[in-house]
Amino acid sequence: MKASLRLIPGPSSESPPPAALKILRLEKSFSVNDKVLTVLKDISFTAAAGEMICILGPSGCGKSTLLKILSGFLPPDAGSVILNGKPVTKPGPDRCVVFQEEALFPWLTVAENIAFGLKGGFRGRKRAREEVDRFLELVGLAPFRDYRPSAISGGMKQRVALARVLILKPKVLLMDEPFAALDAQAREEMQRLLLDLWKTFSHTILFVTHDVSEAVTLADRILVMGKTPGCIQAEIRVNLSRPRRREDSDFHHFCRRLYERLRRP
Ligand SMILES: Nc1ncnc2c1ncn2[C@@H]1O[C@H](COP(=O)(O)OP(=O)(O)OP(=O)(O)O)[C@@H](O)[C@H]1O
Repeated sequence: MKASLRLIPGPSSESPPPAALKILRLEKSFSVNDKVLTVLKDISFTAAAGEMICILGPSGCGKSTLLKILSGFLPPDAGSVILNGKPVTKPGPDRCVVFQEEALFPWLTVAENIAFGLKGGFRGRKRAREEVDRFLELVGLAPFRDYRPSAISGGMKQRVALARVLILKPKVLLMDEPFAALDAQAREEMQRLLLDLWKTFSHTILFVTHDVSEAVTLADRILVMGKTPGCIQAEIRVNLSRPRRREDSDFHHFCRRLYERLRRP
């Protein structure tokens, strides 16, 4: 059976309004074998509420480190992260991370994986079941609710990972190359699904990718990072209407601009 995308119902009344992020002069170094490695230097940018930002850069430029700081799992050495006017100092339910490795619990079913974060804090089992059903429907996995992760494809696992964080109603989604391990077709399907969900929920999204065409497909704005130490070298607004088509010349124009920017030292 193949997972199919469904018409996406509107947000529930509980969906929080999206949040604006302000990142000010972040710095981060690590000590490795008595040497100090400066990974991020003077990173500043803003994300408007509901904006989709892609962060593009070479391997090792500090993209994942940046997302860890934004999620509150890693403290910066200097600088600050401000979410809707308040400093971020620790992880919180207003920011959720989706990783490349979907890290589902193998002993739980698809539905139980999606429900996992709700346990304890949710008002009653019936309500939780309804919410899980709704999110299963949203990501096109309703027929697979009782399957275990070992019995579904990589793309379907990433749908579960997405539903599992969306059900927590975050304001900001931090996505660390979430589709990088998927084949081209599954990847495009996931990009379409993400855009549909974003249209519905209007999260503020920071999406890390190596892939130039993925960035042009998704982003309102692309931040191009340079390496050693990681810094923002360019900011490109993608003013193409959606849905974007890879075969359009405007799409190619943006890809070319990005390749040129990435090739520059
Ligand atoms: N906890 C750590 N201790 C020491 N060095 C670290 C630590 N975390 C990351 N680094 C180093 O920081 C640099 C940036 O790593 P990071 O994973 O943020 O880069 P990236 O741009 O996400 O790379 P990739 O695209 O390959 O995933 C690398 O040189 C990495 O080895």
